[in-house]
Amino acid sequence: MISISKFSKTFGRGTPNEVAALNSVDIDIKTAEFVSLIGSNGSGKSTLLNAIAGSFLGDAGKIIIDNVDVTSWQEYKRAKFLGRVFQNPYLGTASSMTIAENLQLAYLRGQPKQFRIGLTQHQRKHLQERIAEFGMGLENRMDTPIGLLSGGQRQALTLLMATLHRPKILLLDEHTAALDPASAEQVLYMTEKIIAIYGLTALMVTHSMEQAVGFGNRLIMMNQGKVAWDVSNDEKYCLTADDLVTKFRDMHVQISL
Ligand SMILES: Nc1ncnc2c1ncn2[C@@H]1O[C@H](COP(=O)(O)OP(=O)(O)OP(=O)(O)O)[C@@H](O)[C@H]1O
Repeated sequence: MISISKFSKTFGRGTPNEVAALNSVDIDIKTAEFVSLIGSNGSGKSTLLNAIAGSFLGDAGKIIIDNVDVTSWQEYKRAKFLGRVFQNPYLGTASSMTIAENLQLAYLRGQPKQFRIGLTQHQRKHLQERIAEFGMGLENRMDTPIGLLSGGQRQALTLLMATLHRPKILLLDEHTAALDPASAEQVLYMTEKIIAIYGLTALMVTHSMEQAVGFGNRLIMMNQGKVAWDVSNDEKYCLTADDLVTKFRDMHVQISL
């Protein structure tokens, strides 16, 4: 599904701020794999997601999505493959618009202009049912402006909007980091459910070792712009959060030697 080969990106080349954010990265991700992406600050996790989304073009290497070479594609052209949720719950939804209006925007996105008139009663009911699955009571607040919702409620909506059209790839960049534990748990539960039901290929950046071991069927640890560790399936399911902390420590020792 996603094939990244020898992909490199250096920011600020030739300046005192030069950073090799991605350094000849090779990753192959199969359809419906759910990858937890971990690594210390500045190790290149967000840059990897941005590279897949086409937020910038690389200096070298290739990115192939669903057998299509998208290496030179701009972000808007890749958007049809992708759903994204960021850490900040205030991104991704329009504050002054109601829940129904935000959902309508997401629902009608990509439809031919002549069909972008509004939601039918049937569509509205379908969206209400989808939103009810989050267990936050939002289905009864369809006409409430999003600006009045909590961060957790907004993030639930952002996740729903990002996946309404079943993107091939879901990119989650610390999407529960700003939420309280109960909201984070609910949004994560729904994330896992949506990924499984739709068979999405997903990458989730997290700094929570519990989340990293508890979610996904593959775990990738980045270090200094490279893949430092890559474990899947049974090997991943046997991991504990303590194992990851030990791995982080070992790596840190290796770096400082
Ligand atoms: N647009 C940019 N311009 C300049 N430098 C950048 C840019 N984006 C990322 N970097 C640099 O690239 C490196 C990797 O950043 P990135 O955000 O990918 O790290 P990260 O692993 O996601 O870190 P964190 O866990 O702190 O979010 C960092 O040194 C960062 O400062």
